Amino acid sequence: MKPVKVGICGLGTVGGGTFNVLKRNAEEIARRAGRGIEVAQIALRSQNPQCDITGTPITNDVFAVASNPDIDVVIELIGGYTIARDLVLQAIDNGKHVVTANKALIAVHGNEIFAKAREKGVIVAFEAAVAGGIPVIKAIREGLAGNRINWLAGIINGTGNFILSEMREKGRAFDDVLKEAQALGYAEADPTFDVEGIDAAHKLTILASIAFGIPLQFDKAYTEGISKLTSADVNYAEALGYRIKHLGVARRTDAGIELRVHPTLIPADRLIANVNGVMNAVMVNGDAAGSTLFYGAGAGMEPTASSVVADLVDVVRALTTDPENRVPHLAFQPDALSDHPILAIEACESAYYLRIQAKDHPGVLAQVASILSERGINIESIMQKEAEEHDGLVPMILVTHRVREAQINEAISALEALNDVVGSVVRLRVEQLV
Ligand SMILES: NC(=O)c1ccc[n+]([C@@H]2O[C@H](COP(=O)([O-])OP(=O)(O)OC[C@H]3O[C@@H](n4cnc5c(N)ncnc54)[C@H](O)[C@@H]3O)[C@@H](O)[C@H]2O)c1
Ligand SMILES: N[C@@H](CCO)C(=O)O
Ligand code: NA
Repeated sequence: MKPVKVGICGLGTVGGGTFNVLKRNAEEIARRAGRGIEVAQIALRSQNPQCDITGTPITNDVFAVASNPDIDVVIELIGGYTIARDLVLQAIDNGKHVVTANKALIAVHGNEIFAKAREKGVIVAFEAAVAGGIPVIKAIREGLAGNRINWLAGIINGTGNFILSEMREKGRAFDDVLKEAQALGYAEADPTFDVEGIDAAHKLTILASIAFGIPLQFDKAYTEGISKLTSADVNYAEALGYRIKHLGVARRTDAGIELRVHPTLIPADRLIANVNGVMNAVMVNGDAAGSTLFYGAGAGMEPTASSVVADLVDVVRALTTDPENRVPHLAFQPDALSDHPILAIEACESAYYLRIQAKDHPGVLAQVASILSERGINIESIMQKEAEEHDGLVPMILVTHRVREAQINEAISALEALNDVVGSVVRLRVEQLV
């Protein structure tokens, strides 16, 4: 049978990795897919020194790939929301299947893209968009299709986890580690997407849609980054038996769906608390399977290419299936999505780590305890340190039981109003993940 012809748009980290994996593993890929896969055209702006593309036709116009009549599948690896959106919509319009690693594009424009793909009977595959080399989309969409999924939580940004790990293990400075992550090809074109949690929120939005059968709603995700984390909190968390990870959490409750990305304390003995460096992990809790954990490289040239190529194989295998009978893009049939609302962060529930800086006066602890107990907030553990030499202030660290965010906000305002409490109270969320 004739090979399936694909066009790669963007020959950077992921595009280069995809080209190399397709070439190196061509024979095995063909044995799996049932047909060979031929890169018939590459759109690029500059050569990738890690790829030998001799003999492959090139262009500098991505739209030439989308309109190339010989091409069956367009692989979008340029990134961004604007040209990428136009490119993907045009490829679909021309009846081409699309594979993309672009989570920003899917999280923000996915509803429009999938509607158009459905109209045209083509596939848009996006495994590489979430957690790099981990086949987590496939695991949730297909492997866990028998479950009612209760929640999922994941370390889903490689750059951020690499920064946190290097800071904790080697005491390295934030900016220094970020530069290394950029050099290794892990970071987004705009690295604030990584450190401020936007990239993780894009991925969480996608995971929540396929887990709960809801439309993509990136604008409703709550996002908090890691750039303001202090080593004091990392160390106190450690002393209390926790690790701080930048976690995305999506949980289904009767009132609605929690969708939030923020630094989170996790008990240090959990597997997910020990996921370090560029590695990612996603825990999914289903009513039948219980908790499952998916682990692997979250970014990088070949791990991400692994997912792009797996999607390509899926597309090739599905070419002969009736479009109505394919695995739906968002795991649930498009006309069976639910309108269960996404909750505002104030309505989300969590346990909290609070760090209070108090004057070294007797009775402060009793005042703090009474503010919390008057509001029905129970204390799980408390740690009071000696007065710090430089300012004479006593750091008081406590972990609460689970409460609604609105309740803790109100308690924090009352704590900050105490005469003996200095500055703002540091607040971090705590998840047990069982
Ligand atoms: N790097 C990773 O580890 C990783 C992992 C998962 C997903 N992604 C996603 O994959 C996509 C690509 O990321 P990357 O890390 O490979 O980025 P990159 O910057 O290394 O590569 C993008 C390439 O596209 C080229 N390009 C951009 N606009 C173009 C245009 N109009 N025409 C032709 N070429 C164009 C650039 O010159 C560059 O070489 C992004 O959506 C990113 O979020 C990256
Ligand atoms: N910048 C992303 C790439 C993988 O999606 C990360 O660091 O996780
Ligand atoms: Na993946």
